[in-house]
Parts: sequence; structure tokens; C-alpha cells
Amino acid sequence: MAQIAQVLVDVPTMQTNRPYSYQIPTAWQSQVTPGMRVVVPFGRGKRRVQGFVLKTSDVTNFDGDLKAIDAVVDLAPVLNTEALKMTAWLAASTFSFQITCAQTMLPAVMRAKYEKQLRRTATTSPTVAEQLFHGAASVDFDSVATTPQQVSELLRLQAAGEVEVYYQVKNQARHKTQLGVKTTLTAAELTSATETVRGGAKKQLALLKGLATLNGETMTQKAFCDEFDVSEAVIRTGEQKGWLQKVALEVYRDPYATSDIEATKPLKLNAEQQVATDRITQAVNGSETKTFLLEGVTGSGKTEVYLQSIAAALAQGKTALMLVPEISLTPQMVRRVKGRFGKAVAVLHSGLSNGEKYDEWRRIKRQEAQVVVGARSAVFAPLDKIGLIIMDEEHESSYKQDDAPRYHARQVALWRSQYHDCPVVLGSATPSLETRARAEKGVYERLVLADRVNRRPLPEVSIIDMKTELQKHAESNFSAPLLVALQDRLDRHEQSVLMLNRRGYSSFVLCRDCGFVLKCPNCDISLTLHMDTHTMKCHYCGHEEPIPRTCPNCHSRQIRYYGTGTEKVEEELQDLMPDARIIRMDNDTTRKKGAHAKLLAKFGSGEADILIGTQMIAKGLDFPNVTLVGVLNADTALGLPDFRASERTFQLLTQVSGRAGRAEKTGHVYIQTFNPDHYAIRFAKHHDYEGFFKYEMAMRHQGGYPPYYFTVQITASDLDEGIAAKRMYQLLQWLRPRLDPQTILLGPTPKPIARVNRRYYYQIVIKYKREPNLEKTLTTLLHETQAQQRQGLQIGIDVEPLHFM
Ligand SMILES: Nc1ncnc2c1ncn2[C@@H]1O[C@H](COP(=O)(O)OP(=O)(O)OP(=O)(O)O)[C@@H](O)[C@H]1O
Ligand SMILES: [Zn+2]
Ligand SMILES: [Zn+2]
Repeated sequence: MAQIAQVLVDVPTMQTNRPYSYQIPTAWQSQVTPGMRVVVPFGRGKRRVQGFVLKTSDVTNFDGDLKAIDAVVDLAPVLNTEALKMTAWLAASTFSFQITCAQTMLPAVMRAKYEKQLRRTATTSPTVAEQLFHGAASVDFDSVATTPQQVSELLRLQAAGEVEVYYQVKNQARHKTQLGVKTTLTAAELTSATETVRGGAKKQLALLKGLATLNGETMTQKAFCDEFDVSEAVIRTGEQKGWLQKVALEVYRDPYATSDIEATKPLKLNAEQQVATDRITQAVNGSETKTFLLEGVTGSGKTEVYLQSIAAALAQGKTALMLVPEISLTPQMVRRVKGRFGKAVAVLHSGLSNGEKYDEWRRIKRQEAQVVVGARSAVFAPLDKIGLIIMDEEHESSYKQDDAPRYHARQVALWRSQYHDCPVVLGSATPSLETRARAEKGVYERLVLADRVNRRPLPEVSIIDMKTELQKHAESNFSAPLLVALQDRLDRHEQSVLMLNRRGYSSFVLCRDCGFVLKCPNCDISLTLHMDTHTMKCHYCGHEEPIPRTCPNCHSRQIRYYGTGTEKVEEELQDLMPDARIIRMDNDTTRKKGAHAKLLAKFGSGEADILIGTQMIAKGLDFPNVTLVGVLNADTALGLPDFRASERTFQLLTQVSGRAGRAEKTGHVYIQTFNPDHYAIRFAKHHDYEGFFKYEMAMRHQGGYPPYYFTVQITASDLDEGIAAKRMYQLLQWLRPRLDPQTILLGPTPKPIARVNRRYYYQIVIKYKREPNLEKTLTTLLHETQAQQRQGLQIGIDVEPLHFM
């Protein structure tokens, strides 16, 4: 029997990966197992914290006095063997703490909430019991300690032993219950009960008939009443007569219960889809830990390949995990998967309430759901026997988490594929350069869908040079050709989608006459406008120069920061086209839960002619009547001070173009830009992913960027800019001798948005090809900066960051 538990404790100010030993009280010795949550005392005083049991052992001779576990939170482990291994791996590979990782893997409601209480003691005087506690055993600390006088009085009482402060760990997870009915009578007893019912009581007979069909099962009262057409009053009568019992029935909050999703059957695959599905199925059946890159143009029917591959895994008695970028943004995808697999599907995404997420999580854990669809953190879904993992739109940067642990869902997916011996499918029309490069090397197997379903052509793309447009007429967000095209669609009762790129809003300057963007002379990366210092800064190398008043390239005075809002665009368009019915989709109009899905449904049902939106409309939408796509400003993302700016622009333009002409009617795309000759725009015009890939790889090679180099970003932030900067210079001195001479250290530099939440950010970027000392150095850094964190300086380590801002 296990007598000692190694517990990972949740103490934010004193994190460590070293577990603490606690004694397991005799009564629980056969019950406490690894992966359970427990409440333990920590430090001096009465502090209670939540922790995870990592290991149990039966060592009986330990040094000193071990504290005992206070309470056991779970009846069964919430982290199984795989999950425990995964936390250890995740912590090591992202340089974060194991407790943070464990918490990230579980639904938010399972995170402990602490309540500070004031308790009575054995020696509390009757007056204090009455005045302070009003007869209760404990009170909320904050409610009785609002003034300094009160606090000082409490301190006095505490010193006198009359009261004590206690930290209560609150379990926030609540199950939802409904009233259910069940009967313990046998069929024969029910029949004889029928004979006691007097002639006219038809409803009582209906009740008995209903109960007879239950076969000992429990049914919710509501469902029972609906199905057998009896009232709650009749149920009460039945209860009084001893025919039935009312019980509390645990129910799941099902976020999709009210939406009626039509069941779908597998489509007949085209030749390319068939080849891809066969290869994946083969790997599923053979339990191959293989990674596929499914590179399929927009509208090539990747989803159908996913669905039929998932079916193959289910046929083997296995489960499947399907990741999509922030799913609340693609309600269409949920419908497709639920339509095919019905109740076997659990959905996890940030649009759900915490209770809903918890319920879906439990459904997966209890193996009641075999298919999980979800956004980033769904990669930790507690599925057993995974047969296939799919990652749709694998290039999406929302798969990377910005806070600790800074993990990429792709990394976790690959780890789980090793654990479960199953294949991973990375799907995209525009794979990330890293992924495509790995396929080139043969690390991943490449599967290609080169054509749209039914050989529909990809839409024609016209590039509109906004420099000449602006010379022709007054400043407007709309070029003449785009307006003509919009009017034309209005006349033909076809729909249009307009995208306004908000990324990089106003943070760089652009010449409206020649399209020139100011770049760093050292790094070939856009300089960022810093209004606080009135300078242009390179945040890769630290180069700084004044804000130009005229364009260094053409000497025009039309150089200014760039940016415009969706609301303004909507107003302008409504003025220009008073008859058009417009839906606007941006952070403002989609803030409310479910608003996103509603707006899309409205557009889908033809209640609007034009959908204006930010990047959120670029992906996944499949509306047959959309024949026109307009991109109002292709350049904003290009101007970002990030070596991935071209890649992101190309991906975005290709994705949004892909929304046009997906069904019978041919589509057309208009891209407005000040940089018509930029290669990202040229390749997007020709839907030429492969061309872009080769060109961009050459650029990365030349600049010494990923995938040719690996990168790690270290940030320091503090309310005091001087402290953050000083710490980074010290850190640079500290890092240099510890790392390989070949390794490049960039910075320290202020982050482009240097001040967020009143904190100042500084960063160092480590670039390397091979760095044997990296792991040791960064692990040391993580642990040694604990003391500084307590003083308010925050250090962040980000392996392979996706954003340098
Ligand atoms: N074999 C098929 N036969 C008929 N229709 C199909 C077939 N496969 C897919 N489709 C239909 O083609 C359309 C496009 O498919 P889907 O949305 O899966 O494309 P996709 O590759 O995911 O595109 P995107 O990357 O643009 O999201 C959908 O409406 C889908 O129902
Ligand atoms: Zn530079
Ligand atoms: Zn210029």
C-alpha cells in the first residue's frame, strides 16, 4: 500500500518541477493513485494548495515530519499515464513548469480557485463568535477585513488564538443534473398495478405503460412526459403510489443540442481524393507513426478525405482527433463532422462556456465520444486508442499558444502519434514553409490534391495597383474596377466577400505614390513606427532612425502610416451602393457568443449581398453563391516587421481567393495593393504555391531564417522600462559564453509594440543550426529567474516563435 505521494504543487510564486512528498492518510492508502488531484498544506501557516499526484510509493522510513494530504479531489485520475508523460515532455520542450502544463491540459474549471477564510477555533469567545461569525463556523476573509482597523483587530484575535486564517481550495467543476424517473417494480408488478387503476384514469395507465418500457433505466422527467404524454402531476401521483422514484440524473450541457444537423453519407471520392484516403487508411490500419502533408488547393475537398479517413479509424475500433483553427470561426466544419459521425463527436473550442467544455471533456474521458473536433488545446483531449490525428489548416498561427507553456499543437500531435502508433495528417492549401520543407526532405509524406472538386477552375485574380487608382480619383477604399464588379454581382444576385486586413494596422509607414516601405539596412525587415519615441525601429537588430517626412525612394510627401477600419469601409460602401445589403464581421460585431455563426448563417441563406470582414472571413467558408472576392489592402501584412510577412500575405490572399467560385458559377478575385510587383502577390495571383515555396525558401536561406535556422525568443517585461532593458543586457552577457560560438544572438531590442498593459517588453532572439547547450542553458534560466519573477520582472522563453512582436 502506498504511503507516500509525490505531489506537484500549484504555488505560482514558487514554481519548481520538483515534487514534494506528502503522507497519505491510512484511510486513503489504497485509493490515491498518480494523476489524481489532491489538496495539501504548503509552507508555514494554514495555506492549502491544489496539486497533482505524480507517483506513490511505500517508503516507510522518511526523514522528519511529512505533512499529510488534506483532501482528495478526484475519485479517478484526471491525468492518465499518457497525460503524465506528456506533461513532463511538454515542460521540458517548452521550458515551462510541469504544473502549468498539467493545468493547460485540463478544462479551466478544474483549475483550483482559492478562497481565503476566517475560521473559529476551539478558544473563540462567545462574543467574537456572535459579532464576527454570526454563529457560523467560518466567514469569507475579505468580508470582515475591509478597513485597517478591522485587519488590526483580526491580527490581535489571531495572536490570541481566537481565530485562524484558512485557505480553502474550491473545486469549480459542477455537474449539471436534471430530474429523472425510474422504477424498481418488475414488469409483472407494473401489470398488476394496472388492475388497481380505476376506469377513467387513462393518464395513469399511460404512465404505467411508459414505466414498463424503461427496463430499469432512468429517463429524464421531461423526456418521459413528452414521450408518453403524461403531466408532472401524474408523475407525482405515481410517486405517491410507489410506482416510480424521482432521481437526480447527471446530464451534459450539449452546446449543439438545439441545432439540427443533417446526417450526411460519404461522397464518392474523385481519383486524387481516393489516392490520399487510401494512403492514410493504410497507415491507420497498419498503426504507422507517419506524418502526411495533404496539400490540396482551396475547394479540393480535403474535408471529405479527413472524414473518410476518420471513418477508417473508427472501423478499427479506434478514436480520431481533428484539430481546426479556432473552431468557433468555422461552424460549417462542426456541422460537417457532426453530420457524418453524430453523437460520437465531441467539440472543444473557446466559444463554449466553461461548463460546456467540462462536460465535453468528461464525455471524451469516459469514452462516450470517439471523435474530437477542436481548436488548439483540444490536442490534449483525453482520447484513448487514438487511430488518427488530423490538423486542418496546419499553417495557421493560432495553433501556437502565446503564453506559457508556449507550445505548438503540431508538436503535441506528433508526440501523441508516437505514443499511440498512429498517423498524423497535416492539411492545407498553403502549408507552412517548415512543413513543406520537411515533406521535401521526405520526413513527411506528401499527398496532393491539385484540382478543385469536379474540376472547377480556381478563380481568376486581378491585381489592382492602388498607386495609379489614387491618382485617378479622390482617396477611397475602393478602386473603380472593384466597384464595377461589386455592382455587377448585385445586379446578378450573386454574393461578394470583401476582406480588410487589419493585421499590422498603423504600425509601419508606406508611400502611397510608389508603395515603398521603409526597411532596416541590416536585416531587410520593415522598420516599425514607435510613436512614443517618434522613431522607426528595427526590432531584430536594434537599428533606429527618424520617421521620414518624404519618401526616400520617390521623394513624395504621400508617405504615412497605413490603416483603416472596417466600420469606415462599411459606411463608405453603403454610401456608394445604397441598395446593397451588407454584413460586417469583425471583433466588434462578433463579440457576443454565437454572433459569428449567426452572421454567417444569415449570409449563407442569402439575406445579404456583401460580407465585409477582417481576416476571420478568409478561411474555410464554403458558400456556393459567392463569385466575387475583394481584398481591400493586401499590403498591411507585408509591412510587418517579421520575416514571415510574405508567407502570411501569400497564405491569406490564397485562402481568401479560395472563397470565390466554389460551386457552378465562376469566381473572380480583385486584390488592391500598393505593391503589385511583390512576389507574394504575384504568386498568389497565379495560385502558385509551389512557386512561392521555392522563391521564399531562397529568401530564407539568404537571410538566415527558419527553416534553415532554429529560433528561440526570450522576452523580459517590467513596469519599469529601465529594469527590463538592463536585465536583457545582463542576460546577453550571461548567454554568450554558455552557447556555441556559431550561434547568433540578436538584440536586445524593444518589441515593436513595446508597451502592453503598462509593461515594457524587450527581446533577444537566439538563432542556431545546432546548439548542444541550449537545453541546459534555458532550463537553468527558467529556474534562476524565479526570484526575479517574484519582484515583478517577467521572463518568457518561446521556442520557434511565430510572431516577433
Ligand atoms: N468527392 C466529392 N464529390 C462531390 N463534392 C465534393 C466531393 N468532395 C468534396 N466535395 C464538396 O466540395 C466542396 C469543397 O470541399 P472542402 O470544403 O472540403 O474543400 P477544402 O479542400 O477543405 O477547401 P478549403 O481549403 O478552401 O477549405 C464542399 O462543398 C464539399 O462538400
Ligand atoms: Zn535590423
Ligand atoms: Zn515613394
